[in-house]
Amino acid sequence: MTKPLQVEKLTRYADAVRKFASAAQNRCFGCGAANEHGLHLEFYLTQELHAVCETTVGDFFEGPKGFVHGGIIATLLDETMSKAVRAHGLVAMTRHMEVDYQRPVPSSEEIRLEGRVTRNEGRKHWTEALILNGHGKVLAHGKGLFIEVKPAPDPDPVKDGPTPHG
Ligand SMILES: CCCCCCCC/C=C\CCCCCCCC(=O)SCCNC(=O)CCNC(=O)[C@H](O)C(C)(C)COP(=O)(O)OP(=O)(O)OC[C@H]1O[C@@H](n2cnc3c(N)ncnc32)[C@H](O)[C@@H]1OP(=O)(O)O
Repeated sequence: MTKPLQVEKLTRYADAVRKFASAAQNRCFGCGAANEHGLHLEFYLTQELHAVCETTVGDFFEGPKGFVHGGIIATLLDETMSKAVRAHGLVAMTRHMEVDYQRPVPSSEEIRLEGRVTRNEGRKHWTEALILNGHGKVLAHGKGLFIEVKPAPDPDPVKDGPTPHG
């Protein structure tokens, strides 16, 4: 994903995006409502099945003062790529990922996460994700390889009801 998606504020694109369903008992650190220590990321899907999230990371996840810790940045990218895979009805785990930390990611300011699947080969699904600031500048870029661990029980990730995880 060399360029950010052309989806502006999610609220202005209500017809173009669908909210990702998440079970109330989901304890995923990235997206689980039931994890009081988690990031509580809420994802939307574009018509092209790209995963998008607007969020603000609190200062309790800082590394450098005023900026998000690098491990949390990797988590944000991992979770975003995972959601892009899940958007295709696949249940997969991260096998490999790499991160380009291009600019510091501010804490306590809105950022935007975007992810998509770039290539598929059998159980292997290659992905990429971006973290952007409020002006659309790319701050971090991740690439990932996800491996399917079992068939997806539900091909529609936005349908109501429990999802396998995340
Ligand atoms: C089994 C228990 C499962 C329990 C849970 C199931 C429910 C899950 C529900 C929902 C998931 C969504 C949750 C999202 C959360 C956010 C995402 C995360 O943070 S996930 C956590 C971090 N990830 C891990 O902890 C993975 C640990 N790794 C593993 O468990 C295994 O390695 C696994 C299952 C991912 C793959 O193991 P293999 O034994 O099935 O497959 P191999 O042989 O290692 O690799 C598959 C293919 O990939 C190639 N490959 C491996 N590394 C590669 C690389 N760097 N580049 C290119 N190809 C590579 C290999 O050569 C192989 O290719 P060839 O099938 O032979 O064609």
